[in-house]
Amino acid sequence: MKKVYLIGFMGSGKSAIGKRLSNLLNLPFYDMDTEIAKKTGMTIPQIFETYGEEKFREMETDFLLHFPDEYCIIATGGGVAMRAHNREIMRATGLVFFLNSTYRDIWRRVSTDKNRPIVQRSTREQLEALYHKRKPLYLECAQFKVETTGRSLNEITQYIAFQILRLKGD
Ligand SMILES: Nc1ncnc2c1ncn2[C@@H]1O[C@H](COP(=O)(O)OP(=O)(O)O)[C@@H](O)[C@H]1O
Ligand SMILES: O=C(O)C1=C[C@@H](OP(=O)(O)O)[C@@H](O)[C@H](O)C1
Ligand SMILES: [Mg+2]
Repeated sequence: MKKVYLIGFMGSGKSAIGKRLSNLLNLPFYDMDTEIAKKTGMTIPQIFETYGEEKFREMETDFLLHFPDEYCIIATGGGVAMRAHNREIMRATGLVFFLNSTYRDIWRRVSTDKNRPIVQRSTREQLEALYHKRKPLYLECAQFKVETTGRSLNEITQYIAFQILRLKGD
């Protein structure tokens, strides 16, 4: 059984869609940020502040490496697909869906959020530069590019569910 990974920039809907997909397909759901927060007993901003970003990135790889072989939905954090090793693990163990959103939508959704340390430390322009830097790596990693602009969470969820069911058993 393969896992389903949702990748994409912060605010592209990975967590919200992952939860909906899990309900629709009756599959377990894991949000990497939530799992890492649970394991450490700290929030994501606290982890960044206490241990630094590099240590957080190690925790992400550790999660991917040691996660049981289970058919489930995994919402990654926006930085997970930046490491070649992480991309290899995801491609080898599952189906990878890239949620593509415009930067305009992203900024509207995340700019006031206090729980994303990278947003907190960035200007609008800096975050946009990161968005453009990351996009080719999401594209490189994913088997599916999902356009999210102008689509509701439910529409996107149904589209991904359709693709998963179509490929089940491959
Ligand atoms: N296509 C969409 N339509 C409406 N709201 C969305 C859409 N995608 C994401 N959102 C909203 O944007 C916010 C950020 O989404 P989230 O799932 O936390 O993103 P991610 O996990 O990719 O960072 C949430 O409030 C979510 O409901
Ligand atoms: O893009 C990133 O580097 C990050 C994205 C966040 O997850 P979301 O993509 O769910 O916001 C979270 O992992 C952390 O704040 C770092
Ligand atoms: Mg998320």
